[in-house]
Amino acid sequence: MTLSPVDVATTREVRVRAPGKVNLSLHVGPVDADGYHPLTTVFQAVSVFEEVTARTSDERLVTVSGPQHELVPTDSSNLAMRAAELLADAAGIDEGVHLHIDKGVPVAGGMAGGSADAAAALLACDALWQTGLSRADLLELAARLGSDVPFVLQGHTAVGQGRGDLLTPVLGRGEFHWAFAVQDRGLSAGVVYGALDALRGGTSDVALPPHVDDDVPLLQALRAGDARALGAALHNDLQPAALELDPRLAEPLAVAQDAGALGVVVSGSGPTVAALARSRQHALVLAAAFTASGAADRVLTASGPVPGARVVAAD
Ligand SMILES: C[C@](O)(CO)[C@H](O)COP(=O)(O)OP(=O)(O)OC[C@H]1O[C@@H](n2ccc(N)nc2=O)[C@H](O)[C@@H]1O
Ligand SMILES: Nc1ncnc2c1ncn2[C@@H]1O[C@H](COP(=O)(O)OP(=O)(O)OP(=O)(O)O)[C@@H](O)[C@H]1O
Repeated sequence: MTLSPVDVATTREVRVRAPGKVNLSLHVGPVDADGYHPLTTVFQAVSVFEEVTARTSDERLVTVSGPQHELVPTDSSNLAMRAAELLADAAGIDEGVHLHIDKGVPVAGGMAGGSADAAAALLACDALWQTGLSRADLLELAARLGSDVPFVLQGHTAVGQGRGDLLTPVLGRGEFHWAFAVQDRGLSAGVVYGALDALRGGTSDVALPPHVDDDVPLLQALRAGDARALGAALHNDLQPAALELDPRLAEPLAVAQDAGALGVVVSGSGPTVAALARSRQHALVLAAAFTASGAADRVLTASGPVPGARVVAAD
């Protein structure tokens, strides 16, 4: 939805929807002096959504609803509020705002839920305050909020380099169907990267991540819309570290394989496990297998790619 300037001038409430993501491949290089790792990753945005509503208000406050809402901070550490404050500073805005987050993406699940809130809040407040900032400005602010935030702003399928924030769109066709095994317990991305460093026993032997053009089977699978080839090409360097921290993740990985998933991988830093299905129907079969085995606290099905953060309503 595109808002005309006239609409925006009188707007008091903007609702934005932003997707979660799965990393189809994630190659991690050696830790740098800032504690970050150079990445080559291919992201796909999937149809599991956060909705953030920004309303004009005298104060700045956050409220949260939806699954696991009690795990989300409502103080100034909330990523959506940090996004609103960063945008206000950048645009010289001195306004209050009430951000309401309706969660659909697992919290601390490796699917970029907090990042989606940050991206959605950036877009919603930008429309509410009519900042006049460019899309490039918003992407730059997004990267300052977190490595995954630029991708969930952009959506679709993209290569991420640098910290994951330097994006190049990937041309592809077709729709892919997923089942996700969600856990009540979360994993912190920083802790999982630290566990990978420990498993590697120091950084001297760790190679830089490969150039994305070397990920030929994955890129060919996306270009052809070939789910079977994509399943065989799924890869995550963080998976052994996530498994070391949470050995019970071996169960959903095995359950998905037994139930005929085309491929199965820990999503980002975990603990969500992503299983690629043959069809929408088969995604429901994989989700049922997760539930029946007791290997997931909750299941989700979704398809991808989907667009990034979008305004869905404005009053
Ligand atoms: C695991 C992924 O989700 C894969 O897309 C991301 O790399 C994590 O993205 P994120 O949660 O947005 O991460 P940030 O908020 O930027 O960083 C959290 C922590 O993860 C680690 N981190 C993150 C990105 C990166 N390229 N190298 C890192 O080592 C750092 O310890 C950092 O302090
Ligand atoms: N709006 C928010 N939604 C969710 N978590 C938030 C939010 N703001 C701050 N947090 C904090 O950030 C932590 C990470 O949550 P998040 O859902 O972003 O993890 P994630 O999906 O694993 O992220 P990623 O995949 O980007 O690593 C949570 O434990 C929570 O304390």
